[in-house]
Order: sequence, then C-alpha cells, then structure tokens
Amino acid sequence: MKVTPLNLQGAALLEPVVHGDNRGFFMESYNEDVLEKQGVKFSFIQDNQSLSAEPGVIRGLHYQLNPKAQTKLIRVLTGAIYDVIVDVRKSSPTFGKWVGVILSEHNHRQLLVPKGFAHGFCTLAPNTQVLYKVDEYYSPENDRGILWNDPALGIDWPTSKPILSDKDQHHPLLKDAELNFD
Ligand SMILES: Cc1cn([C@H]2C[C@H](O)[C@@H](COP(=O)(O)OP(=O)(O)O[C@H]3O[C@H](C)C(=O)[C@H](O)[C@H]3O)O2)c(=O)[nH]c1=O
Repeated sequence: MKVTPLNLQGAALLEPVVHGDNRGFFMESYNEDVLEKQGVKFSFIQDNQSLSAEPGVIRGLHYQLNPKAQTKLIRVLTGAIYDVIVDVRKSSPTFGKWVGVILSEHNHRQLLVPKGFAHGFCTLAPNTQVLYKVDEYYSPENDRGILWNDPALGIDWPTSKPILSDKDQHHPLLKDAELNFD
C-alpha cells in the first residue's frame, strides 16, 4: 500500500498493490500492519456503504463534532467519485482550504480523512458505491454539515446542479458552522 501525504496535514492518498491475472485482480484493500509501518494507525470500528444511482449526486460536506469526530478511510467499490475534504480546524494554517481527488473502481485509490475535516463527494458515474471505515460511531447529535457550494470555499465540483438530500440543501456556510476542533 503506497501512502502519499496530501498538502492538508494528516490527509493522505492510499494506493493498494493490485495483483492482476487472467481472472481479474486481487488486492488487500486494508492491512492494519502495513499501514501502521507507514505511520497510519487508527482503530476503525464501523464500516459504511452508500449507493448513489446517478452521476452528479453530492453527499456532504459532513463532519461530526468532538468528542465524536471521525477519521474516515474512503474507497470506491463501483463507479467513481470526486472526493473532497475541507480543513475545519480554526487554528490550522490551512483552515478553510480543501483538496479534491478522484477515487474510482479503476484506480483503487483510497482517501484518509483526518478528524477536524468536513468530507463530501460528487459521483461521476451511475451506481457508484462508496465504502468507508470510521473510528467513531455515528452520532446524530454531533452530526454537522457545511453548504456544498459555500462561495468562501470555492470547491470546483464537477456539477453546479447536483442531486442533494434535503439535509444537504440547508447546511450553514463555514463562517456560521459550529466547530470545536481547537
Ligand atoms: C452517516 C450515517 C448515517 N446513518 C443513517 C442516517 C440516515 O437515516 C441515513 C442517511 O444518512 P446521511 O443522509 O447522513 O448519509 P450521507 O449523506 O451519505 O452522509 C455520509 O456521507 C458523507 C459523504 C460523509 O462523509 C458522512 O460519513 C456521512 O454523513 O443513514 C446511519 O445509520 N449511520 C451513519 O453512520
């Protein structure tokens, strides 16, 4: 598993070794020891999976407040996403900065999202299934969001007219969001 740090502290791109043969491929999608030897050590306790039927679905930008802030390890089983993380740690030198990467069933890439980051993705293909590990349980009372198209963020989403949940249409702007990571 190749671990490439991104330019937001704690975030990284993970690329597994893919063993292809005449049948298809095999890969270790997660190996705690391999990651720990590269400084990636988390106690993931919950696996999540979502299916989005259409391209142009945006889910996010979500985060959980402390003490239930989540580290997330995101990957795509089928389809493709433009995966975005935003640093929402007020004391961070990169507060409000974001990075976007394409994760797909073909590139097998994974995105490590640290606590204190808002996370969201836009699907790029039909029937996109996203799998992700988290190191804190779901906590509805600590679940928060930031508006996907907050002009202060300027995220270059692949669509300006996404399919959104009702919840995701009504998140606050970053400047008004409840944050407690510092
Ligand atoms: C996150 C979560 C949700 N749920 C229930 C709550 C709702 O009844 C239903 C859909 O939840 P939601 O609309 O928040 O799902 P997404 O919009 O896909 O949100 C997720 O996708 C974005 C990109 C994220 O980064 C978050 O991990 C997560 O918020 O699943 C659970 O039962 N457990 C959970 O861990």
